[in-house]
Amino acid sequence: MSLLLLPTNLQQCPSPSTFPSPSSTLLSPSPPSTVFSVVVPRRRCLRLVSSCVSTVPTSVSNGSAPASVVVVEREQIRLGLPSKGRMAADAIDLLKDCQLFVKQVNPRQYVAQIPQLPNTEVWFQRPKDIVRKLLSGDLDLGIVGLDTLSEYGQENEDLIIVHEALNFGDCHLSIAIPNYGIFENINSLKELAQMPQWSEERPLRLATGFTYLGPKFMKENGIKHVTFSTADGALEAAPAMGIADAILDLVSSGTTLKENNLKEIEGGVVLESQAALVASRRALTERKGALNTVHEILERLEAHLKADGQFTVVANMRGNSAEEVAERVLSQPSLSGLQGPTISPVYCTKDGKVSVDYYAIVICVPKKALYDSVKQLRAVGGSGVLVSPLTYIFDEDTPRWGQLLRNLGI
Ligand SMILES: Nc1ncnc2c1ncn2[C@@H]1O[C@H](COP(=O)(O)OP(=O)(O)OP(=O)(O)O)[C@@H](O)[C@H]1O
Ligand SMILES: O=P(O)(O)OC[C@H]1O[C@H](OP(=O)(O)OP(=O)(O)O)[C@H](O)[C@@H]1O
Ligand SMILES: [Mg+2]
Repeated sequence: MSLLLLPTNLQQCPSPSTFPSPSSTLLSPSPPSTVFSVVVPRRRCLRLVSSCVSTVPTSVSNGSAPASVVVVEREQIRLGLPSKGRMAADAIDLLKDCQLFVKQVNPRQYVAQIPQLPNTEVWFQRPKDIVRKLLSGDLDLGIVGLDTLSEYGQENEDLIIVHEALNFGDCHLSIAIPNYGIFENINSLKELAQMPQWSEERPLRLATGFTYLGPKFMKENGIKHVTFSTADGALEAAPAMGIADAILDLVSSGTTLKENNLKEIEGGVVLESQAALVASRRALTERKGALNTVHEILERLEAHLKADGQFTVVANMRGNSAEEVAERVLSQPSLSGLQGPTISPVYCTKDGKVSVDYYAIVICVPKKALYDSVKQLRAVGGSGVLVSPLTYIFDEDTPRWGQLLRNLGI
C-alpha cells in the first residue's frame, strides 16, 4: 500500500513522537481529537508531516510505550476500567460478581477503590487510553476489548492477556459492503477484491476506526487497491453518504448493518472480540504486589466464570449401593460432572431401623446441557431433580495462572 492516513486538521496533528517510522504505512494509534481523516498519497503525506512538526511547539505523548519505560515507584497497583460506553457497567458488574466491589462515589470521579483489594486503585479511562496507559506504565492492569487491545497495543510484547474471555463485550471486527448496486452479488472478500472497479487510480475506499488492523488485514490478504478513511462513530453511514465503498467496524447483533443496508462477507472477519483482563509485563515482573493482585483477581474471575456456565443438579436414585448407582449415572454422557458424580446415601427409618434405599447424586452440568442431563437422569431412574445456580468453582489452581507464570518466565 502506498497511501497514508492523515488527520485533516493539522492544528491537532500529533507530536513527532507519535508518528511511525518513515517506512511505516500508517498513523496509528489514531491521533488525538481527530474528527476525520483523509487519504493522501505518501509523498504528500510526508510533506504534511514535516509542516505539522514545525507548527506544533510542544511534545504530546499519547501514552504509547517509549523504548525504555522505567517503572515509577508507587504504593498502589492500578487497574484501568472503561470509564464509559458499553463496557463500563459490565466490567463493574463482573467484578461485583467476583465479590470485588468498586466503590465509586460519583460517576464523574475517575479514581475508585476496591475494599477487598486494599493495595489496588481503579482508574476509569476510555478503553483505548487503558491500552495506551498500560504501555506507558501509568496503569498495571486493565479490562478492555480484544479489539481495542489489538488496535492500540499493536502486538507490543509488554502487553499480556491474563484472561481472554471475560464473557461480555462480545463482538467481531468485520468488513461490510452495501447489499445493493454493484455489490449486490458480491459475497466474499475474494469477490470484493476481484471486482474490476478497483484500480490504482480508483481504489476500494474503506472507512474504519481501526487504522492499524484494517490496513494490516488488507495487506495480509493481498488486497492492493484500497485506501482508508476514518471516523469516530456511525461508520455505517459512510457508504450511503458516498464517502466509502465499504466499512470495517465492530458487529454484534448485526442490527446496525442491516438498518443501513450493509452486509458482511465471507472471509471478511478480522477478529473476534470480547472483554479481556490485560496486564503490563513490566508491572507484573517489577512492581511489588502486582503479581499477587493479579493472582487474586484471576482466581476470583476464573471461579466465577467457570461457575457461571454451570448448574448444580441434585437428584435421588433408588439403588443397592453407591457403586451401582455410580455405574448407572456414569453410563450417561452428560452426567459425569466436573470430576465425577458425588453420590451419598439417603438415610431413612423403616420399621424402627435405619436403612438406605436411595442415593443422592450431585453433579455440575453445563447450562446448555441441562435439559439433556435431566432426561438422562430420569432414564437411569433419577427422581426429584433439583437445579440451582452455581456461584463459584475454585479449582486447585487456575490453568491461566500457570500460563501467565510461564509467559513471564517465572
Ligand atoms: N456492538 C457491540 N456489541 C458488543 N460489544 C461492543 C460493541 N461495540 C463495541 N463493543 C465493545 O465495547 C468496546 C467499547 O466500545 P465503545 O463504543 O463503548 O467505546 P469506543 O467506541 O471504543 O470509544 P468511544 O466511543 O469512547 O470513542 C469496544 O472496543 C468493543 O470491545
Ligand atoms: O451489530 P450491532 O449490535 O448493531 O452493533 C454494532 C454497532 O455497535 C458499535 O457502535 P456503538 O453503538 O458503540 O456506537 P459508536 O459508533 O458511537 O461507537 C459498532 O461501532 C457498530 O456501529
Ligand atoms: Mg463505540
